[in-house]
Amino acid sequence: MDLHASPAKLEVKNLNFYYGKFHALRNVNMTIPEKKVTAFIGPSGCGKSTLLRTFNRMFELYPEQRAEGEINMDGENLLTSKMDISLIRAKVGMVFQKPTPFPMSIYENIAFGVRLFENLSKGEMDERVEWALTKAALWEEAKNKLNQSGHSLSGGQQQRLCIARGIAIKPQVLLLDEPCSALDPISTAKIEELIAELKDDYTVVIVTHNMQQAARCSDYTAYMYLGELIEFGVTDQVFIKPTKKATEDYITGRFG
Ligand SMILES: Nc1ncnc2c1ncn2[C@@H]1O[C@H](COP(=O)(O)OP(=O)(O)OP(=O)(O)O)[C@@H](O)[C@H]1O
Repeated sequence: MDLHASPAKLEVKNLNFYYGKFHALRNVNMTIPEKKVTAFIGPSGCGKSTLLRTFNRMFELYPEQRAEGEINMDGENLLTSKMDISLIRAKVGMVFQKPTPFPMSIYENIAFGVRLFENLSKGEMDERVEWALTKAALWEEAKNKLNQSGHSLSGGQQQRLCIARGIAIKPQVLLLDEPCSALDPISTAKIEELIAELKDDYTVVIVTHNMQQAARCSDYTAYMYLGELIEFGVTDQVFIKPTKKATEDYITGRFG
């Protein structure tokens, strides 16, 4: 397997990002392969979350933040696209570090987003909710309490609910920003299994601090440092035989 064996889903070209005057991403070029899991690793503050958040223009919520360059998906630059921003975010979904269920029932947490984009009958919506919860490995635990608040679930269950919510609208790309950082090892293992299954249908990009997690659940790994993409390749190669000394120092724990 090599980086070019799979078709590209996102093509990042000459991407620069600024928080006001601070230059947080420096000329990043990379291709995110379709229906694979790509992990971003690197020391705290290197720009992993910033890069992830450019993929669905999450930064636009903050006026002093600005991206330059291209992020092409299906031939269109998402950074300059005239497509409705909520449609971009439906195509490129995101799950955050801390579980963020909406203050509504488990069922509604999922149905709410689907309703924005599709006009389903009650029966179809029931099916969609079951499908998403099953995919997110939460159906068995949630099926008898769909009308209870999303907040009544445990932290790990809440995060799986957020993943179910993310996939229910059938995005093409799913961005996961340290999705397991607030979770215990059992919930983490469930989410890692889930990530492995999700790539049958979705392109997944995950930011993680946990190098074992990157090694376990990604096909490709990008190592970043101080806003630059230092190395990007097949996960096994990046971990076993990195081409750059900086990557080797980081993954062997000599740095970071
Ligand atoms: N809202 C902000 N305003 C100004 N600077 C920011 C902002 N958010 C992040 N930064 C800076 O941008 C750089 C990249 O931050 P980012 O959060 O992308 O790093 P990260 O690799 O995801 O870090 P971590 O692993 O600690 O989450 C850091 O130097 C950070 O201080």
